[in-house]
Amino acid sequence: MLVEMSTQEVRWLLSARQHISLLHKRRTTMIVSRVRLVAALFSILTPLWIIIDIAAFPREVWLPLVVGRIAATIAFGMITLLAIKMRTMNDAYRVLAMLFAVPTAFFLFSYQHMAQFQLHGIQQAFSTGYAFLPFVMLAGLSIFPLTLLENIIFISPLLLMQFIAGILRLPVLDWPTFAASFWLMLLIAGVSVLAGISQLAFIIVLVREAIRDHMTGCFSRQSGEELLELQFAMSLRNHAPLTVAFLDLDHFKQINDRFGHEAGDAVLIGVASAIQEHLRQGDVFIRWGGEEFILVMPNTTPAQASVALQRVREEGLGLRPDGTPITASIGIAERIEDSLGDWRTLVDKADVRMYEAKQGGRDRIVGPGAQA
Ligand SMILES: Nc1nc2c(ncn2[C@@H]2O[C@H](COP(=O)(O)OP(=O)(O)OP(=O)(O)O)[C@@H](O)[C@H]2O)c(=O)[nH]1
Repeated sequence: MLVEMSTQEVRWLLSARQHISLLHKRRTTMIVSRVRLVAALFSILTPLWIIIDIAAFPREVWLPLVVGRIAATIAFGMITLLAIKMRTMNDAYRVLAMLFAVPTAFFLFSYQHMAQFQLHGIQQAFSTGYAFLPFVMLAGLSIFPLTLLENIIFISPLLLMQFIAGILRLPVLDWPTFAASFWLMLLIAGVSVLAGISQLAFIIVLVREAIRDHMTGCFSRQSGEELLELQFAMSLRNHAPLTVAFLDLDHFKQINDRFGHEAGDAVLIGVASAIQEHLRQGDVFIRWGGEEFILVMPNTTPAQASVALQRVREEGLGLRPDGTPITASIGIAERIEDSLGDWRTLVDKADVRMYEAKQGGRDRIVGPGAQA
């Protein structure tokens, strides 16, 4: 899968800093739902372990353990409920950190507690088994689609905890045993990180499929709507203009009817590449549906957008199969000049003007001010 990824996508595997909003959304949903599942499962399993504690240990050993397990059960239950409302990536980090904090706290507490007793036979076996909790937690990390950096951030405290616990135990434990268990922990961490990253790679490929329109290579309607929302919010925050152009090809149906659907598809691909050639970096070109396209131009006034689109029209959108030029009717709207409060009304305004362009005779631009 790595071989099929672009350099940017490989960078997404390393750190979440440049992740696009659609990827954030997908990961948030996946992480939060898995946190809920694990927390719910542990809120059932943790109290069941109380039976084993009571059966295996004398009262002075099991009583504090049981109190700790009840506290952990309540914490897992709260995480399960809390995760229902989590929507953003920061929320996802928070619940994930909580999910790991609960067993970590329980481990530190039970480890200190058990160290006070000289246990033998089956009791010692259980006590040694409890020391494997950090290993289980590390393995559990593999079900979350995290980047390399996020994995390191989550794994480091666990490795550090194991390292310190090992150093403290050195007087009673020989160093080869300590080194071997630490080595095992590093191996589990490595496998977990690989598993988590390959899940992330899978999500990235799915997101890529959803982002692009297969035929034209433009942004798809779904990702386009998210980008519009983002650009609108940024334009609002920066008090910067945001222009949207709605393009509809003229008499496109005739191409399909006279020359077939494949010829129509070829025209759409040609138009998309002709327009994309002239775009500025930062402009977003979306296939809105059928033969309708939307061009989102941040930090651009309608006058500047008209000049750019006029240039595109002069260069040409390509030819119909009969050799006549392809033309488009274009409506332009701008957030500030048209006093529009959200991206949907901005698109609607551009759409209305595109219809005015159609009614005015097609092959023209209608903007907030003049016609071209
Ligand atoms: N080949 C092809 N045709 C498509 C695709 N999507 C939509 N269409 C066709 O695009 C045509 C759109 O036609 P209309 O909206 O009626 O308008 P028009 O013929 O372009 O005329 P005006 O917009 O009024 O200038 C329909 O015939 C659709 O079937 C596509 O992916 N490929």
